[in-house]
Amino acid sequence: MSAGTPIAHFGRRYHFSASHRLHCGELSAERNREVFGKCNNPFGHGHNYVVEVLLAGPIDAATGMVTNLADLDAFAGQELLARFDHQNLNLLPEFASQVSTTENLAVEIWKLFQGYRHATLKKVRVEETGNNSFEYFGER
Ligand SMILES: Nc1nc2c(c(=O)[nH]1)N=C([C@H](O)[C@H](O)COP(=O)(O)OP(=O)(O)OP(=O)(O)O)CN2
Ligand SMILES: [Zn+2]
Repeated sequence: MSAGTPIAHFGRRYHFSASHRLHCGELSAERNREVFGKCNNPFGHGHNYVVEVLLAGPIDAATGMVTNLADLDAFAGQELLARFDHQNLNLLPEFASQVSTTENLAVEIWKLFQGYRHATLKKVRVEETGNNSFEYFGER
């Protein structure tokens, strides 16, 4: 067993509200209705999304922290909330050529948090409703 610096995992939760419509431009209107049902409503609908990020890193001997949560919050405010809060997801570049499912949203959020340099991203979990949640671990 190594006596090196301990690695800790920590989670942080963020909230944003956004609207969307599940629709695939490559499918017919009829097929879109079949696949996406009520979520293909042309007027869209909204969710209060809950995002949980799990990160890991060595605990700094001086601060006792993997990373200062204030720094992570500042990053999340600029990169996540400013981008998605109170937006129509379908109108954002991220969803110009992919359906705005929560699976795809989780992958897009993964890409954003990979830019946080003070800890290693391990998981992104997105809750769309009280019944639906999706997790992404960066797997391809
Ligand atoms: N694989 C996926 N399926 C669905 C997704 C998704 O992102 N990935 N998203 C939706 C919808 O966006 C939808 O709004 C959720 O609808 P629904 O499951 O009917 O909602 P709930 O029953 O969980 O919650 P209520 O708020 O009670 O409607 C659908 N499918
Ligand atoms: Zn929805």
